[in-house]
Amino acid sequence: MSVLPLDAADQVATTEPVPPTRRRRGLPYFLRRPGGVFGAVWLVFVLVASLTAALWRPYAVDEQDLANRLQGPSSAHLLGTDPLGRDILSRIFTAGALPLLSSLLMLVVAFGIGLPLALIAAERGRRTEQVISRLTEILMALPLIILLLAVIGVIGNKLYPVMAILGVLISAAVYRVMLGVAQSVRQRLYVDAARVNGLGSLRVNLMHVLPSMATVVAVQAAQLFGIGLLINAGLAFLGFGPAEPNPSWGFMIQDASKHLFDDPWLMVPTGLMLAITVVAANELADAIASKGKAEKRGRRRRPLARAVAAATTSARLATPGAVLEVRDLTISVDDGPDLVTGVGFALRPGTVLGLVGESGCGKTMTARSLMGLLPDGVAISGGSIRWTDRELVGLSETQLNEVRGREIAMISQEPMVALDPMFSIAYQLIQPIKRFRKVSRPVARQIAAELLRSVGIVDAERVLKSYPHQLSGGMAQRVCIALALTGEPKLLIADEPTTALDVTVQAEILSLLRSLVKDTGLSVVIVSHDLGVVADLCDDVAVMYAGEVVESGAAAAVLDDPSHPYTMALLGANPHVPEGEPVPLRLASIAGTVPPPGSWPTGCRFATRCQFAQEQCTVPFGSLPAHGDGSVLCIRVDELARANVAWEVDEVGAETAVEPAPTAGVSS
Ligand SMILES: Nc1ncnc2c1ncn2[C@@H]1O[C@H](COP(=O)(O)OP(=O)(O)OP(=O)(O)O)[C@@H](O)[C@H]1O
Repeated sequence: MSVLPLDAADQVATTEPVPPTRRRRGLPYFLRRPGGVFGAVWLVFVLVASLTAALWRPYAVDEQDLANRLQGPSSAHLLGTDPLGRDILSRIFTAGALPLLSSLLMLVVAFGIGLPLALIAAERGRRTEQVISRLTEILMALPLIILLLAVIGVIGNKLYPVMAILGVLISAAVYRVMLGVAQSVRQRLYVDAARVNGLGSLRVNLMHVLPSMATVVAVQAAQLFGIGLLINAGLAFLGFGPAEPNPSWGFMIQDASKHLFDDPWLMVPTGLMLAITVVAANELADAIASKGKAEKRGRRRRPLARAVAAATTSARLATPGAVLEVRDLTISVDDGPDLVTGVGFALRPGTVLGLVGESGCGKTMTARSLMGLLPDGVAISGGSIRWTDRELVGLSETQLNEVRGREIAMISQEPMVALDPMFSIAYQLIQPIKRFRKVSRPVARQIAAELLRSVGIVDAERVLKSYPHQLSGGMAQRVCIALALTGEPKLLIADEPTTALDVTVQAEILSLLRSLVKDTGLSVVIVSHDLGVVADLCDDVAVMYAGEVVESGAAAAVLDDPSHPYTMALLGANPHVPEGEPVPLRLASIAGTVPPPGSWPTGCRFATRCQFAQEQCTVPFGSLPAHGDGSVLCIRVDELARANVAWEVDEVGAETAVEPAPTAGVSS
């Protein structure tokens, strides 16, 4: 028996509610980084100051003071004067509107063309993508500057139309970047779900694909904006900007370059203005690109501190012989409810533990927490995850990276999402093999082929050359398992690894997992809502309901003789009947749904759906009776066991009020 028989009362008693984390609302995430603040403030300042320059500038841009030519900063001229005695401050800010606005125009044109084309190509498939890609390749092959000069030759020094044409040319590059992102986003399950739900193409793109691309769009836009400023200044430097006396940054720099030796200061104000504005755009891009990282660190500080404290106190409680021990694990939304509370289990080497339960019970959150891979805004707020001799809760990202892949690996339920559509299977396997095993590329390729063979892929060489979209679901899942094995992990976390596959392939993948456990001594934590899978594969099982483990123990014992009413109900509702047993005429049902986090009932969370619930089940438990070798989170467990009750097929649990239960022979 390796599932940690935690004292259920202990679980309940030590699970305190987590106070919600205070989160700064309303402030965009990039404004929480100094670079982002600097970039945004500077760009807004220059834009506003330039657009309003006519209202506040101390001198007209063409007002000459020949007696004070080439002066340094003074109270009369804060940034000095140019060779004609004109005020540099007034000219710089008056000149600012053109590069800023024309660069914005360039961006609007570039993204206005590139982004819709990428969305169309990603949606319509290979043929459309190939046509659009070839056209954009032609555009990218054109010599940019020569083309711009030719355009200027035809239409004259009109920087707005010139920058718009530059936007058309750059749209090809925007398309290339956005296509990769759009293709990857379109493969996500929620996009498919939206399409299955009948959402039209435009709405799928606007509501689901574009929001996921927003960060990349913003980063690209901020970087291209800086490039636009430099091209703009370059054209004006070459004399293709506004005609004198209208100021432009490029012409002012060109003018200053003639006086580098007799008045070096002249270069400073305009040069700095251009440099700072370009740096500001790049800083903004960096801040946008770092979305979530700083936020995640900040948000997790408090919960982690508590978690580490809990981990330290639980260090003495290691289960002998276990490689993984989870105790009192609580996972919470940062400014919201707990998703999982007081979860505990242990895993021996070379065994398989199944986490089962209905959808929304917290199985995935529990499994992902083992690798520190919780979604943004969700964090471990209490408890301990001990892996061999190491406490995983509280480790930094760098420390977790030493464990991820090398010691603990993961496969997901959707293999196609786990593989990067942009790279061949060879590339995706060779990179981690080189990193984990420190071998040369040819050796890594050999290992990759061996790994593919070890997961049952016969034509490994062909698969290595393939891209994910060329593989079937079963093949892709085998590749994902091979990918998980690249770091020779000791623990594999498999989150519903067969859900997306058809029945025959499911059986093959399960058999593969079984032989990996047997042959390599791998330990596996498998998430499943399929009791057939659990019975088939698992040594131990932890049944989860509404964020807690309600029953755990050896799989055979729990599945043959369930003690918690929820486990009984799950088994009663299970359509898979073991060979040789009679097929029931009707399956049991469990009325209602799993209560969502934040709405869990007091006392037993299953009480509102339980056929055996009584008044005592709806108040907080004091202590729970110990039950056999396993752990059962039910105050009536002994009573129900003595009465030998079974979940009634026709019984419908009350969803709201708990009536004194008709208990099929159990004394109330
Ligand atoms: N990013 C998130 N932010 C807030 N709540 C979340 C988030 N992800 C999941 N949840 C909630 O956490 C609860 C547990 O989710 P989890 O995915 O672990 O359930 P599960 O048992 O694995 O279900 P399934 O089999 O459907 O994946 C659910 O109520 C879910 O709505």
